[in-house]
Amino acid sequence: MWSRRGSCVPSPTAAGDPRRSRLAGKGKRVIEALHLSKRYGERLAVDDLSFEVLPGRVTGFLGPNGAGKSTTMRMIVGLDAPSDGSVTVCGRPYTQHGSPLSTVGALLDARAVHGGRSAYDHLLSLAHTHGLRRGRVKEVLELVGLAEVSRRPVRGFSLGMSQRLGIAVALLGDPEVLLFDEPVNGLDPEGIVWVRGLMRELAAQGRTVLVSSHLMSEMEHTADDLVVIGRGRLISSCTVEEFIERNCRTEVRVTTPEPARLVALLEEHEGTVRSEPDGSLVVGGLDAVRVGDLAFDGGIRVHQLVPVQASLEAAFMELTRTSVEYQARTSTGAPDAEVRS
Ligand SMILES: Nc1ncnc2c1ncn2[C@@H]1O[C@H](COP(=O)(O)OP(=O)(O)OP(=O)(O)O)[C@@H](O)[C@H]1O
Repeated sequence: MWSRRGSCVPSPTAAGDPRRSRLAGKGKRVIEALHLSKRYGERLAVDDLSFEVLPGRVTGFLGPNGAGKSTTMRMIVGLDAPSDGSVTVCGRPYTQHGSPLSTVGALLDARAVHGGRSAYDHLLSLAHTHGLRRGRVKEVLELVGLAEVSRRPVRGFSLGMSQRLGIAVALLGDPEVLLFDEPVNGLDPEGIVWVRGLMRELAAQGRTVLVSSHLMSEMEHTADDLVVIGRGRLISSCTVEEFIERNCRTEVRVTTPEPARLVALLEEHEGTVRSEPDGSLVVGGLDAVRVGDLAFDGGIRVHQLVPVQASLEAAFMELTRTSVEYQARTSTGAPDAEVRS
């Protein structure tokens, strides 16, 4: 178990219940952005962004490519200065913390390591300059699964190995607050599962975990809270449950040997219906009981009637559709949001 030093965050037990922690969150927020903006010349990369990140939780920081996630994270750790507004960690700007590496650990750019150095030497030099004990280097190398290759030059590392080294750097100072910018980039499926588990474990220890991604599917099973941005602006800030409640429509999948009659009947009663390639109908605007009752009253046989929830990914894409900066075109010429894997 890692040590818990002088802390600005409540104990893991106090942070346990999601609703309580959100309600009790006032005054306990660890990262707080207030009207944060960043301008690069003509380009407003972050635009009047306000949000908070709570302890003992994984907060997914989501947005399409170019939404301003990395810029925001750089401002949190003082690598970029806000053009306007402010962002604090435990009530102070990051740069005003005495031992920043022990307060906030960040994986921002996994490739930002001198290629000729070994992972061990890289971590050891960071440990020296930040007054951390030597034994911690071995601990984090083992934790991220790089112990066996730790003496090899980093230039031979794959992207996935570099990501693991970046995570080791973030964990080195045993910080209470962790920022991970797209941590699963380049990781194989086993690595992705490992990162998800690590995030959950760090949050369960009471730490504050902010992790960015442009894919909702990445966050669906990892995050407790979501901060969604598009074109630098806040789109949504809520728990995952609230996001589902607000944005994921429930539809009804129905199969019938008389689809034309059922479509006409449902549309008559304000339902929206689309036909799926497998012959089933997906009905919006009416719940399963109403669809069943209407079919029964109309004398239409129904073979299957299942409520289905639109996926989180679909809701996220719908919500950020107008904020997607880079659009690819499908072969039919229809614009299609670019999804980078
Ligand atoms: N140093 C810079 N100079 C000029 N423009 C920049 C700079 N850094 C970022 N930008 C611009 O700011 C916008 C936000 O970029 P940022 O990298 O923060 O987005 P992101 O959400 O992290 O995107 P991605 O998911 O693609 O990494 C983009 O339009 C980007 O081109």
